[in-house]
Amino acid sequence: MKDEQHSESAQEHAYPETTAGKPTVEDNAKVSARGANVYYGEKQAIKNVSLDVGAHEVTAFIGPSGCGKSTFLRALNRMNDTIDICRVTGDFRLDGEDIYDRKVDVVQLRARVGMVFQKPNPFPKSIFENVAYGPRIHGLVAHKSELDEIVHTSLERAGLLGEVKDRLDTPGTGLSGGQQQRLCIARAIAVSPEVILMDEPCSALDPIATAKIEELIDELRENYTIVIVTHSMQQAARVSQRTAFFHLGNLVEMGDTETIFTNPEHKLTQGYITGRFG
Ligand SMILES: Nc1ncnc2c1ncn2[C@@H]1O[C@H](COP(=O)(O)OP(=O)(O)OP(=O)(O)O)[C@@H](O)[C@H]1O
Repeated sequence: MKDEQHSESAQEHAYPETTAGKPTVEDNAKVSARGANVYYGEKQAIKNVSLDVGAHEVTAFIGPSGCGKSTFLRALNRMNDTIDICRVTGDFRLDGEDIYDRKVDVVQLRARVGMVFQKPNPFPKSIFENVAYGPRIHGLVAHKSELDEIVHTSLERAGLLGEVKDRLDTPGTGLSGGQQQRLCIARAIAVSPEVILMDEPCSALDPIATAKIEELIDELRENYTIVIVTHSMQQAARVSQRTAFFHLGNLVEMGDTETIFTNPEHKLTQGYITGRFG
């Protein structure tokens, strides 16, 4: 049912003329949405949104509370499928392939498009097992030595190896909040994702832990495409190359981050970035 609604509406919706700025990219789109709508029951949370996420860029989603940032983010790896009353229509593509095609294996999709949540949520297992779990269930390794290699590389890339290499068999939940979030990033990296979705990844962290994650996001962009939802405009300005401003389910404006923060086109964007509302 969802698939039929999805493809039907992909044809119905043209590109919205109302989005200011430059919501699409020329030639390096990793993820594309066209005419995207998301409903919770009768309520429409995302309204005819079309945008591209450029490869090896950090794209920030900003906007006032309840504007639909997380809803749109979750539509990109079909996390909304897990919410019964949620219905998604429109065209969503990863490297040109239809994310909502009925042939898509959602587990594989979520390995390609990983997610890091607001609150660090390590499994109640050792640090090693937290990172090893994904590669094991996805059958990515044949030998223990390969698994060791993946765990070490992922922890290294997540900037955590130095702090934990002598205690890999201790519980992940025993780490500090910032370390736990880097462990969750290592866990996402371990299954070789192409895109990492981050839903307010620093909101539970202190400024020092936040600075570490922000540095890490910048480093990760070399190997991954990143989309981050953030309440902090300073954070969006620091970490992203492109920014999308949502308001009441609409994509009001999107463009390169510097333009959005210094010279936005739309009055609503100007009002939000200058703190007049939100
Ligand atoms: N599971 C759900 N069931 C029903 N409505 C929902 C659900 N999740 C979100 N909504 C509604 O959809 C709208 C968009 O919510 P969403 O969480 O995507 O916004 P947001 O911009 O990420 O907000 P915040 O910044 O506060 O996290 C809101 O009106 C919210 O109440």
